Amino acid sequence: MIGNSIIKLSGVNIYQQKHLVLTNVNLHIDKGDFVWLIGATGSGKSSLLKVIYGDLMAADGNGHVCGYELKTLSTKDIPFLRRKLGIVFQDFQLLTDRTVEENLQFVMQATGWKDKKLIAERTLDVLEKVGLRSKLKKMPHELSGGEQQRVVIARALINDPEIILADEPTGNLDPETSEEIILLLKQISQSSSTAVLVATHDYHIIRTFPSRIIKCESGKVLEDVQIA
Ligand SMILES: Nc1ncnc2c1ncn2[C@@H]1O[C@H](COP(=O)(O)OP(=O)(O)OP(=O)(O)O)[C@@H](O)[C@H]1O
Repeated sequence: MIGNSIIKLSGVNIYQQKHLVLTNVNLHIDKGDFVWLIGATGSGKSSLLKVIYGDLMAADGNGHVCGYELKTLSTKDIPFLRRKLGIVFQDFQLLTDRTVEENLQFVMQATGWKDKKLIAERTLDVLEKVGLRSKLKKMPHELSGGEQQRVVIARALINDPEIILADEPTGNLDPETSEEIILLLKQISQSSSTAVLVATHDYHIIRTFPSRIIKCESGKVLEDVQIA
């Protein structure tokens, strides 16, 4: 983090293979911000998220993500960058053959946690934050879709991230459960310094929780967009 700035991109171009997906991207996200990311299918939302989590290198321009300068970001930095990010994506679902506790501890072990007492405390701590302390020993299939998504959010919180990136976090949820999940993410951004960036196609939920909107459109990232 540099001051309050968690993400700053200036004049960045984003390619998928040889295809220029987004041109001259300027974006800033500060501590505690809650930002919606919208745009039609294929407009570049995932590509932008990939640049933020180090899965796609930014070409040209400059900036930083969680204290890592894009210009000098190297492959060996990526695991450390990822520890500063909480990722809530459809394709990072829970391990179906492990309990909630084991799912959380799997990530802790993979990110260098060793002390058993601290691991047990942190497990309860993140589950408390998402209101699921009592579900420690449950298997994912014993939880509702909304509860599973809360566990995914708990998992994203383990390493006290500077920003949570959520890609369609309500994609598989009914409207009421979707609102609960977004409310939780809003509360996280308000009660801690964690910023939250949510990609969605759901304009109804954006209207329910008004916040800053950025939009991928015609090869650009438009900042501070209004929706009808
Ligand atoms: N691995 C890849 N190789 C080549 N082109 C790709 C690759 N991934 C995405 N693209 C292209 O880059 C463009 C942007 O795709 P991207 O996945 O970022 O869009 P998106 O806004 O996230 O779409 P969606 O809402 O459907 O997830 C599209 O034209 C897509 O075909």
